[in-house]
Amino acid sequence: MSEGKLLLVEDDADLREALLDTLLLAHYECVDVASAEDAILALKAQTFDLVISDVQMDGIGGLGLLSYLQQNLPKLPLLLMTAYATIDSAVNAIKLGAVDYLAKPFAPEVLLNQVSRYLPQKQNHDQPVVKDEKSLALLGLAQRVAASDASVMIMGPSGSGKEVLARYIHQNSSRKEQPFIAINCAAIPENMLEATLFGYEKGAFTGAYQACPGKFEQAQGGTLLLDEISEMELSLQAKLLRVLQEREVERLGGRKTIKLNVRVLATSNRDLKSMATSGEFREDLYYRINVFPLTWPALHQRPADILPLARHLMTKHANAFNIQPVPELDEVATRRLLAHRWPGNVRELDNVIQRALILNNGGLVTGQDIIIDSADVAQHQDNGQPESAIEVEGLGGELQAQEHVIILETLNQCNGSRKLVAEKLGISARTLRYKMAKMRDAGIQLPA
Ligand SMILES: Nc1ncnc2c1ncn2[C@@H]1O[C@H](COP(=O)(O)OP(=O)(O)OP(=O)(O)O)[C@@H](O)[C@H]1O
Repeated sequence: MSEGKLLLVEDDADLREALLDTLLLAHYECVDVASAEDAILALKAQTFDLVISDVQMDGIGGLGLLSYLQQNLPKLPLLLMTAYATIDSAVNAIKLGAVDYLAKPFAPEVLLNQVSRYLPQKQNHDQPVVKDEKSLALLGLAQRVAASDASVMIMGPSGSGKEVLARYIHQNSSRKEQPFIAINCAAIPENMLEATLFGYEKGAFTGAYQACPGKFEQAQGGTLLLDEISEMELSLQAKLLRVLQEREVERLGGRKTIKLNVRVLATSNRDLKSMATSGEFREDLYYRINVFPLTWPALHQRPADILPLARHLMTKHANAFNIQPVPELDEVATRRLLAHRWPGNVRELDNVIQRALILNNGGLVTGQDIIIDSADVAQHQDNGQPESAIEVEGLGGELQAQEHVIILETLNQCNGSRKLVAEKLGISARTLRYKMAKMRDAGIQLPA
């Protein structure tokens, strides 16, 4: 799920690329431009949740962009990046309306922390849509657990709705007026996770020019979701356990302890219990967070959810694309949705519905609008439909398709052993898992 849409304005191409990688890895949708003038063009064409801009650039520069925003989009937050020597001008810019500044050079975690602080919280999160008896029972249980202050472990395959359930628990708890802060432990590079969680004081490490509160502090009074907790390294797990036991946190490089009043929820799409048994996950931490386990079945195991979810997603995206009236599904389309196994679960269904809306020419959504895998795309083209189907399927383009083929071939050669595949491809097991999850989301069947 995209965490928000950012506009990045930086004239140094190398730095821009590095910043872009950091932001994309953390699940932000990001448009990057090299000047304030290009930023204004982008702002006229698209809507953003936050702008991050260098101060010194040719042309009107970051301060010119600030004055454009003040006049035209006063609610859009602007985060400035500036060389250490020109901090005075950044401080002045804050007086003029910028929300904050980052002193260059800064570490990636500094960027991510600042972004998460100033990105407006999205209000239109999905309420869980459920119809199947299994899901109704799960939701009923979640509602009862929400009323307690217990830690909850939400399990289920990738894309099944774990984050949706976590927000539901928060919304149904006495903490609902307080912040809900989510952190994806798999998306944040290992060396940044600790600072992001616990915060840091000025000077704690190179590039830490300002003190920054961590996610625990940001969630004070509310709920903290540790998404994909299984991806946290053992050494950090030990530190997390201490924070949970003591109910207090110490920022990196700090000496002050900060008392915490935070409810912790966690998600995992891996079997944490067996990871705890095999020593990959700390057993004591497992028991600490697993006070109340909740598990989403895979989507194909709760078939009565498929159509209500499809209609909900259709309405959601039709509204976003300004398509009225919301198209209905015809009988063949309905059958196709019910017959598929949905290895990527609700996220895959979401992608399929978005494609269907793009392909639909008005009126009922037909079986031909339901593009589930690449064979469907070819068929769709043979039928003289618009070429956009290929672009939609292409998503990440040629390069990504090749990467998928290489991963599939290597999985075959290694008889499905993830460990061997990661070694052979020269990537970490964690990166491989991340890539495979993305492939599943795109509807690619992978060996179990
Ligand atoms: N029951 C549901 N009702 C409405 N929308 C849902 C439901 N379940 C999932 N979704 C939608 O499907 C997408 C994936 O859901 P979510 O991010 O909660 O899954 P996840 O299990 O946390 O995924 P991952 O394992 O990749 O972190 C989101 O866009 C979410 O809004």
